[in-house]
Amino acid sequence: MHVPDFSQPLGISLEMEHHFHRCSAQLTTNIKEAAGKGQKIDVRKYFAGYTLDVIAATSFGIEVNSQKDLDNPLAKDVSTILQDIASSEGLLMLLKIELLEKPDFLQLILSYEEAQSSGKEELKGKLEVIAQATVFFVAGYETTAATLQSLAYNLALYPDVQEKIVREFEEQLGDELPTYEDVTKLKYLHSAIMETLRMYPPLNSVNRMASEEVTIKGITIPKGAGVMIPIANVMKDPEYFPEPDKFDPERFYEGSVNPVSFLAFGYGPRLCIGMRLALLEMKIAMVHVLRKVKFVKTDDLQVRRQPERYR
Ligand code: HEM
Repeated sequence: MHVPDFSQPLGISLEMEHHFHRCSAQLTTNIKEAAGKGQKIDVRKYFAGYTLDVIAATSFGIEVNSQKDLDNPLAKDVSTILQDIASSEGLLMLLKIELLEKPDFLQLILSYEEAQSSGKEELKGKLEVIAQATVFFVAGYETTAATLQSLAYNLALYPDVQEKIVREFEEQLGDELPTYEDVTKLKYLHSAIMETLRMYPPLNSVNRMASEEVTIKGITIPKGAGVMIPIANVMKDPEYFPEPDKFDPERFYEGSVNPVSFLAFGYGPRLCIGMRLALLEMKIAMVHVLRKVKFVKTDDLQVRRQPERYR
């Protein structure tokens, strides 16, 4: 049985590490400046700008710097981005010209496609690459931004957890910027992120098709039927997670969670391909931000309601 390994080393380059730190430093500056004015801030747009810049740099090899202009339409709304991608010939050209010069995964796929095809086939190949790149973009941008937002929410509600995370930074990192290896030592931060993903998974379900007929607890699923797996419900089931509405990073810290019941990144051969990248991206952001900023609950903070079916 394939069980996800959240600690397996990620093949990460120094350049990638540089992008994480560069984007995290900008994120911290932005949040600090906004909070310094004594105003309440909506952290969402800051995190969205951060994940947009990271995904653009690590997956596409482009420095977007949307965080320097948070009202940039690219950073505002993922649907705006999708519309732009779908309708803009300009972006198509940009992808062709810009990315061919960059040594990233897209360059490799494009080169492969070019070698394989000619004439219309070549164009078809490039369009397929753009489609794949778009999937990466959409899958990696919104999910990670939403999780950072949920984490900030949890930390504001549970100041003791926030303090413990900061203490772990002091003990494990001192004043240094963490390398990838250093980040693996931040076990309590890891647990807080996993617990946040359990409570507020950005995707509520995953889908599969039955490859053969199977009967489970008296229900027969025919071969070829589509099956929706309600991962959010599984992670709220008290059988697997006692007191499921409680934010309790300790349950992951103690390693007592059965990995099969933690499904925020899916499961099996189609497990999220960006899982370890997302975890690293979130951890480096938190090291930068929490060294300078404390998340606190405002008087009018809206308590997040759990969907009815979880009650
Ligand atoms: C907190 C952040 C993220 C969460 C919670 C998340 C969650 C998921 C989930 C639940 C799936 C479906 C898995 C399944 O069907 O078993 C998935 C698939 C996928 N994710 Fe993520 N994801 C995150 C970040 C990312 C990032 C950063 C990237 C890219 C850089 C990414 C790329 C993908 C891709 C390409 C797939 C499709 C994989 C396939 O079908 O084989 N994700 N993700």
